[in-house]
Amino acid sequence: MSAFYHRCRYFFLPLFFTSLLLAVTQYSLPKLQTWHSVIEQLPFWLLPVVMIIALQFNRSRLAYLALLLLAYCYFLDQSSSTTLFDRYPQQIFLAGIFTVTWFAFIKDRGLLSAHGVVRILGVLLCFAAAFAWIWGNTQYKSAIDNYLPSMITMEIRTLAPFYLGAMLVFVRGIWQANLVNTAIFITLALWAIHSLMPELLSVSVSITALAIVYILTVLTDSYFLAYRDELTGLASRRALYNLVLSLGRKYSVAMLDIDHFKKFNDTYGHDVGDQVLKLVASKISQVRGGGKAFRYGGEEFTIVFSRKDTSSILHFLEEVREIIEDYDITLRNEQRKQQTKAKRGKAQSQSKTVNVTISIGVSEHQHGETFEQTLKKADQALYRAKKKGRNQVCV
Ligand SMILES: Nc1nc2c(ncn2[C@@H]2O[C@H](COP(=O)(O)OP(=O)(O)OP(=O)(O)O)[C@@H](O)[C@H]2O)c(=O)[nH]1
Repeated sequence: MSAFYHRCRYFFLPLFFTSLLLAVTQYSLPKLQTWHSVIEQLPFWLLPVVMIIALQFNRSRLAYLALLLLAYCYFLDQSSSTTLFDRYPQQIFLAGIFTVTWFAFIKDRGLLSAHGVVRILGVLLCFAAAFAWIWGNTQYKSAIDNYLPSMITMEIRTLAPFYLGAMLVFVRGIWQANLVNTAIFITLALWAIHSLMPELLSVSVSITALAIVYILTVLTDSYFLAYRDELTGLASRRALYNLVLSLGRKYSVAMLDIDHFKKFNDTYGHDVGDQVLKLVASKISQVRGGGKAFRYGGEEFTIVFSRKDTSSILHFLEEVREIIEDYDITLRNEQRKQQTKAKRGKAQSQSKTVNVTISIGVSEHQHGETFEQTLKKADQALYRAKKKGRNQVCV
């Protein structure tokens, strides 16, 4: 999976769908008066569900955010605390920004573990920092005004942590594109919209939307975890056996194995081996002829061609084998990062190009055969390809 495709899938797509969800809700809400009271109550029902699901799947940051949002909704609902929010709107806003930004950079480590105590202290610290920031800016206003250019107004200074936080969380979301980071960025965006432009987005709509985003994030993430191979991004063996359930009588299976990979690992190290596995996997996933690629395990891959006989797919497998054989893999110099620019040119000329090959065994499903039997035949064909000298396709 290319980096751009990865970022679109995990960052821009969820962002787009959340905006769409909000736009549709905001647009249709005035027409659906009866839904108003339901939507107002929804955060109180959805956020506890988010917490349970997030904890079940070890997504404690989302569980914490759901808990904080629930507390926020609860206090908003109490008329006695409304005055608190009215009195300290900037502080509450900044405390939320500090908390969400901090959450973007920590790991999921359980809710009730020792880390839980640190999280609670951290949230309290975020509140203290927000109050301190506003207090400092008000208390030393004239001194700061003298020191900074006049264009940096009090308002800009007050919102500075928000600009910085938004930038950090955005970069984090793009750099390390995954659904949880995107959900955290969406939280920051909605919190800012809700606090700075309350007339644009009501609190119950934004928090309901967030709760839906959290639930979808946790469920989709867990699906990927179960059915995607983390290293290569290919579908996993579990996904292969899921596909088997929907296969008809006619299909072909190919088993692919990188040649002499142990030697490759021993020569260049396991990390380089991992990079090569990723590259080989990306080439295998581009197989034509309707083949669906899976990482079977280790350096073994499987391709399933539904509704195809062996003779019609050999050409496509041969094509994959050739693409991998001809692909020059450049091994970067390990010390490159620490080198000065001048030295890098020299290092570039030292960087090495290597090639790997794969062997492929193919078999076609026969009447009365189980998938495992067809797979075993493909494995035996792979063994023959290895015996015959590797880097070839055997039926
Ligand atoms: N880097 C890396 N290596 C892996 C991974 N999974 C399996 N391997 C290595 O793949 C190698 C497989 O070696 P073998 O099964 O002995 O076969 P081979 O060296 O590829 O030789 P032939 O298959 O006979 O051509 C082992 O050294 C494993 O450690 C992985 O995820 N990353």
